[in-house]
Amino acid sequence: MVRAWRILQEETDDPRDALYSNESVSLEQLAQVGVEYFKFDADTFEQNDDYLKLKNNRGYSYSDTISVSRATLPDFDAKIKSFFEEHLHTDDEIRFILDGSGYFDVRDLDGRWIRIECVKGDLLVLPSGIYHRFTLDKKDYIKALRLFIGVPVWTPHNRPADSMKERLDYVSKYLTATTTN
Ligand SMILES: CSCCC(=O)C(=O)O
Ligand SMILES: [Fe+2]
Repeated sequence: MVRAWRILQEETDDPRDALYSNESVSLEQLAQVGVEYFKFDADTFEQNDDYLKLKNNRGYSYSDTISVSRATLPDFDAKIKSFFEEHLHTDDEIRFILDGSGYFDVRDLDGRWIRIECVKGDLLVLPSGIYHRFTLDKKDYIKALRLFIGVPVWTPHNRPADSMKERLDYVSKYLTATTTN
C-alpha cells in the first residue's frame, strides 16, 4: 500500500526530509484529486497482463527510464531543483518506480500539500493540470519508467499557471466532482 500524508509543517532546510504527519491520506482521497495508483511487481511487469492492459487501454505508447542520482543524472543539481519547483504539465505524469524511492507532493483542492511516498513497484498517475513537485528522499536514488501517450512533452509550467487550459480543466473537473456529492 502506498503511504501518503499531509504536510502540516513545511519548515525544513532539506527537501528530502520526510515531513511525516499523522494525517494520513487514503487512496480514495488521492482519487478525489485525480491521482491514480497501481502496484505491479517491478521485476516482472513487462509480462503482467494487468500492466499490459493498462498500458494498451490508455495508449501509453512511449516509455523510457530515468535514473535520478548524482552519479547517473546529468546536470543533477539543476534537475533536482526544477523537479521540486511547484509546477504542472499539459499531460499526465506517469511514473512506474523500478528501484529506489522518493516523494511526489501534490496540492489538494484546498491548496494543502499531500506527500506520496513512492517505492519500487508503485505506478503513479498525476493528472494534467495538478500542481505538484518531486524530491528524492535521503537514500538519494530513484529509478523510474516514464510513460507517455504519443510524443513526450516534459515541460514544467511553474506556478502560477492558473489560466492555462489544462489547469482550468483540472479545477473544473475535480472541484465539481467533490462539491456535487
Ligand atoms: C521519479 S521520476 C523523477 C522525477 C521526474 O521525472 C519528474 O518530476 O518529472
Ligand atoms: Fe512534473
